[in-house]
Formats: sequence, structure tokens, C-alpha cells
Amino acid sequence: MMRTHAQDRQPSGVLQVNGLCKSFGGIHAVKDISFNVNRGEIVGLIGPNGAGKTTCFNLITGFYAPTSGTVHFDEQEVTGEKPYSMARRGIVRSFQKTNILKSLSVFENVLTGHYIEARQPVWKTFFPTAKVRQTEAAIRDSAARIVNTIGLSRHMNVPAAQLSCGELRLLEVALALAAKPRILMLDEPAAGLNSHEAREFGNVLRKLIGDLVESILIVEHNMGLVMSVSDRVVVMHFGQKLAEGTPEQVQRNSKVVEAYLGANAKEHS
Ligand SMILES: Nc1ncnc2c1ncn2[C@@H]1O[C@H](COP(=O)(O)OP(=O)(O)OP(=O)(O)O)[C@@H](O)[C@H]1O
Repeated sequence: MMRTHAQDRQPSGVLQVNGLCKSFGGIHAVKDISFNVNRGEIVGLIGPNGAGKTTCFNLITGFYAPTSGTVHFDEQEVTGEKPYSMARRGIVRSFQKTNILKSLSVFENVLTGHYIEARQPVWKTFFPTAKVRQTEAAIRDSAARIVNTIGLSRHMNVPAAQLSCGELRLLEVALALAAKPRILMLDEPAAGLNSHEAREFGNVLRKLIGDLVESILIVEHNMGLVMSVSDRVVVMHFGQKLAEGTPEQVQRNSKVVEAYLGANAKEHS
């Protein structure tokens, strides 16, 4: 399925975040954040260090319960549900490195992700009934499709230990895709990538929309990647929403420029 650009469509909200707040003791990490992620969109969530992006991400994926505010997915309230429940609904996040088994091949890693999702014990593979054989074939087809879409088919049988940094980042996304996300949640997926690898990574993300996932929410410091891949960008600063708009709009927004310049000035002082 080809990607239809989000702006060509009627917006239809997959994820709605409303008035979300999270405090840790006296620290207000997230203060009254509201935004939508619509079907067919990639939304970038950006902001200087400590702005509250990861906290916001953890609230949406169920790793933290909000102090107040709501999260709706497909018009159903999911506020405060546990991560496994969010994942079952289709809100799936990727994890850096931790889920990759270095001695297994790319294909085997993605297969493993499917077994976890299908809750089919691997031993059943050795005593297959017709139904198990059918599930097995569907799992292998799905894993192959994911590896192809993610652009790692050349490395299908290569152990993960031999992959480059850029390929490992793609494999992390592939593992998340094995859990059949509707909205894919990526927290700094391009960490450590050079500009060429980040561009390739962005191209892959765009291919996923409308094919393997409905939407993507990406938290990322690599501005080149966020601005080239996102349909809309939400900017956070000191826990609050500072701006929202197309990449062009937020890059021209003087409050956004000031927030980043201020943060950089602090880092370099
Ligand atoms: N578990 C926690 N306990 C106490 N304070 C926390 C906790 N998690 C985050 N914070 C604080 O909340 C604020 C927002 O942090 P958060 O990690 O969400 O920001 P961020 O925008 O993701 O930053 P970065 O880009 O550096 O990862 C920071 O002041 C941070 O110190």
C-alpha cells in the first residue's frame, strides 16, 4: 500500500492526549500537554534536554500513570493502562538494543519477536499440528515482510552482532513491528547515527506508514531527521507545549528558536 500524505486526508485521530500532567515530587515534568496523532501521520515530539518528552512518551505507553489528564486511543480512554495493555491495543514502543539477541540472525530476531506476540511456545514448532503449521507459516511470512520493508533483506541471515549501528537501529524498529503496532512509538531511534544513516532511517519510517503501521510518534534530537520525516511537530519546553505545526512552521517560530538557543547557550556555558 502506498503512503497517502496525511495532509491529503481528513484528519482522523488515532491518539489523543489531553491536558496530560506528571509530577515527580515537586518537579512538574509534564504540564497540561495536549496533542493528537492522526491516522497516516508521523508526529515529531521535540524539545531541549529535560523538556519532558520521555515522560510524555512514558505516559502514553503506560510506563507512568499521569497525575492528571487523559489519553484516548481510537476514541477509547486508555489513561493509566499498563504497557502490555497499551501494546495489545496497538500502542507499541521500540527498545534500544535490549531486545536484540546478538548471536541470532536478523530474521531469527524478528521471528522471536513474533513468537512473543503470538504467545506460541517455540516447542510447538517441533510437534506441529495443522493449525500450528499455519500459524508458523504466517509468522515466517510476516517476519520476512518486515525485514524486507525495513530494508534489511540483504542481511536476513547475518547475526545481529555483525550489523552496523544504522542497521541495528532498523532491527530495533523491526522488533517493535513484530508486535503489530497501529501506532509506533519511537524514543530517540536515531541515537548515534551519522547524517547518511539518519536519512536512510527516515526513508524507512516513511515507507512504514500505511503499510505496516497507521501512525508514528517520534521523540528525537536529530533535527534533520525529525524535520524531514514528520508531518507535524510538537515542541515541548519546561514540561509545556511551546508550539505545534508543520516542520516549516515550527522552524520559523521565534519562541522555538529562542528555547533551543537558550538551551544550547546553557549547555555551552
Ligand atoms: N523518574 C523521575 N523522577 C524524578 N524526576 C524525573 C523523573 N523522570 C524525569 N524527571 C524529570 O522530569 C523532567 C523531564 O524529564 P524528561 O526525561 O521527560 O525530559 P526529556 O525532554 O525527555 O529530556 P532528554 O531530551 O534529556 O531525554 C526533568 O527535569 C527530569 O529530571
